[in-house]
Amino acid sequence: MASSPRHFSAPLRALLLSPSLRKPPRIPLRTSLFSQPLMHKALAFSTQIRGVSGSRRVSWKTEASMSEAATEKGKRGAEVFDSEEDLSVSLAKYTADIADKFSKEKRSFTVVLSGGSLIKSLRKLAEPPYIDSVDWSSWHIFWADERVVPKDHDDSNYKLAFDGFLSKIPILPGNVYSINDALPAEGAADDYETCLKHLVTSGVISVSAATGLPKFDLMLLGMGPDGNVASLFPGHPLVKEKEKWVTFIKDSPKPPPERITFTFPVINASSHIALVVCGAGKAGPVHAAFQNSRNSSTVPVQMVAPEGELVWFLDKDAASKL
Ligand SMILES: O=C(O)[C@H](O)[C@@H](O)[C@H](O)[C@H](O)COP(=O)(O)O
Repeated sequence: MASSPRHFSAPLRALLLSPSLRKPPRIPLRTSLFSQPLMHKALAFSTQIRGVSGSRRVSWKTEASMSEAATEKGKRGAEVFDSEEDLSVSLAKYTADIADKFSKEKRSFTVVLSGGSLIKSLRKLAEPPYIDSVDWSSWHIFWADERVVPKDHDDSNYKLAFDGFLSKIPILPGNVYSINDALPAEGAADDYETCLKHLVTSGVISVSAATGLPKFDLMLLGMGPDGNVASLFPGHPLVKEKEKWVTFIKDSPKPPPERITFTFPVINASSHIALVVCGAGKAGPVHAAFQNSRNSSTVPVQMVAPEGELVWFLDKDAASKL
């Protein structure tokens, strides 16, 4: 069941029809999907509207305009869902499809998790059909950031992922790469980076031909209401870190204060990034990320520009200012 554009919310319709989209936007929106004549003429792109189990899903695939070198690299896309439930169904399929691609290509699939609400949105992967169809033996699991606490602590992203996801799938324990929780923040970051370098040398983790950095197959990132991704927070010097693969923070504005985190060069070397964002409280930075401007108020999420594909998974509340 396809709905027509008139059914879009006003802000989203405004986004679809806004003249600024004729200029190459920060995340350019040009599609190769079936065209809506009006939209096609007005916006040089079309959209695909699919009804998904009673909810409206708007998805448009994009090709980077290659015009703004600073931010445009691979493909860009956004999907807006009426509910987190619908989002979780789509995210599971997206993840399983990418995993299948890489498992077949290289017999390994490297996936990076975030903490926070992302893990809940992955729940459908641990259910049929995926629990039975995914080649879990090829999966290698990492964290984009981790709190420097014991792995059994309630603040641990490892514990969050284990309780909510890893304990429900037949993952090989040796393919789950958590931090050494006996080390302090700086040591844990260095140790995790050393682990990644060994896995690059052994061929488990691919390498970006452009940068020589680790090129993870899929990074599943959340975003905080301040626009943080991983443990890279607005105004913090770490967002500018260019040399390290993994660094540490001891003054995180989001508790707990001590964390390790991937840096943007590693995040942006990814083959695929899914940015999973739900809730009206995050609509501001989502709106900022879809703007052209990159000025001093840039929030971390605006710096996510992978070599490969970036797809936003948004519920309608998070997309409400678009
Ligand atoms: O360790 C962390 O805190 C997370 O990795 C962090 O990057 C999180 O993904 C965002 O802050 C969004 O968190 P919520 O989804 O819970 O809002």
